[in-house]
Amino acid sequence: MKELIAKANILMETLPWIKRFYGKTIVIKYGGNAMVEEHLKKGFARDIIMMKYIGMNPVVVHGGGPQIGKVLEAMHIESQFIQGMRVTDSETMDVVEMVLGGKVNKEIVTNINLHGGNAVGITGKDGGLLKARKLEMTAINPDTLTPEIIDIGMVGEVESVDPSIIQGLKENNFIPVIAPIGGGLNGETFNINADLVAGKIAGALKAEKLILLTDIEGVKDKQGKLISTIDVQRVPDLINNGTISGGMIPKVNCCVEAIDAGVAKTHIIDGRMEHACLLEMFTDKGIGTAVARYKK
Ligand SMILES: Nc1ncnc2c1ncn2[C@@H]1O[C@H](COP(=O)(O)OP(=O)(O)O)[C@@H](O)[C@H]1O
Ligand SMILES: CC(=O)N[C@@H](CCC(=O)OP(=O)(O)O)C(=O)O
Repeated sequence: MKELIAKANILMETLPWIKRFYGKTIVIKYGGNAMVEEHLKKGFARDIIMMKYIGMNPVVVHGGGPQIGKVLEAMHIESQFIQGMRVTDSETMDVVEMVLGGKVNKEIVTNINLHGGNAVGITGKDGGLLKARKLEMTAINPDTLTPEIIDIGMVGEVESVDPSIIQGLKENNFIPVIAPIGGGLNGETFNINADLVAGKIAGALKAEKLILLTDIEGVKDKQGKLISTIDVQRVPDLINNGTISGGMIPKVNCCVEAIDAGVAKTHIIDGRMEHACLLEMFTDKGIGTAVARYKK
């Protein structure tokens, strides 16, 4: 009997959070590095279904960098990254579209549906969700030490988001699972970093939360200690003083952009932890790093 009451108490602890997030949109970016082990993939699918059944509107945006890398390697095509972006020629673009829009997207959809959810997989091309343009990248020329534009192929940036298709899916109780591929004005296909897509979609939906699942506990300080909250105003300093580097830079920047676009709170959490999403949503302290506007 005592055990049953303890269980009921644990369930009741989640009540304030369920009330708070009822009817709200939560955008979850599911990174390629976070989708490795079978039990984690199942746990993720079940967390998403749980959110849906208790009245939230989860929207999944996924990556798949390592999965693209594996296929390119098997095809003996070399991957090159500049400022965290994969240089994407037309052959690479075909592989990216095939892997992200095909295998990775459908695996997530299958897992969610297998565990009792109702997911629909789309890319940013479907329903005109993401209008993209070629990303103009600048880099310092080491000889002249002046900035110049470099061509990294079919890498895109989001020009605009039309969330109609997401609204339509929500009205019919489907869970959208979105691959980060966008269509250009002239029918081009663009490969877009999944963090950037998640940030833009969260902003366009005015989501309550943007959760970025990654392969580390959260943002760490120079001593390697987890920073549990970051005010958006502190972000430029943390980047300029080298605390935040590499793949974490686009992540925190997209959190800042999402907050500026009206998202209430953003989180960078460890996707290698079982039930990471639920722990973030339904516990007092949450896990990982929250990036938000704390000071006025
Ligand atoms: N201050 C920091 N705190 C945590 N991770 C950091 C920090 N600065 C750089 N990183 C790096 O950023 C990585 C996460 O970015 P990335 O590998 O692109 O993730 P994903 O594949 O999930 O998109 C971490 O594994 C870590 O190596
Ligand atoms: C332009 C660019 O780099 N696109 C990424 C898209 C996938 C992605 O972002 O996957 P993760 O979230 O798993 O890193 C790529 O080609 O790898």
